[in-house]
Amino acid sequence: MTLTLDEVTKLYPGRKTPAVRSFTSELTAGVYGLLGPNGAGKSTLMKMMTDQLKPSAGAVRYEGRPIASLGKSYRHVLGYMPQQQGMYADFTGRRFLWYMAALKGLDRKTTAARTEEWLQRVNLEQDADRKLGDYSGGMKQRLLLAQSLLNDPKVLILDEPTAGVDPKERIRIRNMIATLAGDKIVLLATHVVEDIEAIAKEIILIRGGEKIAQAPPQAVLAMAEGRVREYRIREEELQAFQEAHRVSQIKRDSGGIWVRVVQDEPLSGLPMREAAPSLEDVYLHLFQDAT
Ligand SMILES: Nc1ncnc2c1ncn2[C@@H]1O[C@H](COP(=O)(O)OP(=O)(O)OP(=O)(O)O)[C@@H](O)[C@H]1O
Repeated sequence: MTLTLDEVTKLYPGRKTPAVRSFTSELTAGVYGLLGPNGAGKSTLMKMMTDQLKPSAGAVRYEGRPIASLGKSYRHVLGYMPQQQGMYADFTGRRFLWYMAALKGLDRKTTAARTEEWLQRVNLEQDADRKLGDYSGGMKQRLLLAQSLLNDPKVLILDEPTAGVDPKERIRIRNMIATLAGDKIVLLATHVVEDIEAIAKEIILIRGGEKIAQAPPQAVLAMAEGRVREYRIREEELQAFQEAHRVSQIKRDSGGIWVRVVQDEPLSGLPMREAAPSLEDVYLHLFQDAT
């Protein structure tokens, strides 16, 4: 099972620079994290992968065939979880899933079975008859995840699946994704670096529409190796220090403050200790000049 992006470019009408530029990638079963700052091109890329938007050049292929020519048969193997928008406040959770199943063209018997299966797997069976207007953000995200899985897709594209949920829900949703990934190609776009650090087989980094890396989390972490340091400063120095340097973390202990900085060269004149990079450090290192 392979999804291939072959030199995919998207230039929106009236724009001078492409939103996505010569993007090449090969995805097989497992979770991929798509990470990049605002405006990097993540949504544009996902729209092309879900056949909602045609590339200006290049092609997206499933099992070697352009998805544009597969049409309906590609949509049968595709699951998509969009960002939360107006979600029919008067619908119950169960009715929403029935409605989505109808849009996907599932028959009644399959719909009945899959709806109950997924309500249970995302822990919403107790709340299935409540209206979406009464759902919390996390419950809505779990329901959106369930709808993306109704047709048992082979390719699952998730746009910010943990947006706006509390840490407990985030861990819950993240674990669900890791569990169901097994035999699927899962692409997860997010700003939340811990989500993908925990479950991604590979991380794809995108900046200015271009792929800057695709590698397992450990290899991505190595990109900031030797550049992460913590410095001991005094409380009264903190504000000026933050104005002068890109601080990724501030830790206080009985001896004062440790500030964490990602930077090629060490600063002189301050007590210092080397630190192991986190994905957040890599993000800051690569995207610090991006918006
Ligand atoms: N329909 C459109 N017409 C013209 N330009 C667009 C359109 N959609 C997006 N863009 C531009 O393309 C670039 C990439 O946008 P895109 O939404 O794909 O980025 P993103 O990584 O998803 O950002 P975010 O994290 O903010 O959602 C941006 O410069 C954006 O302004």
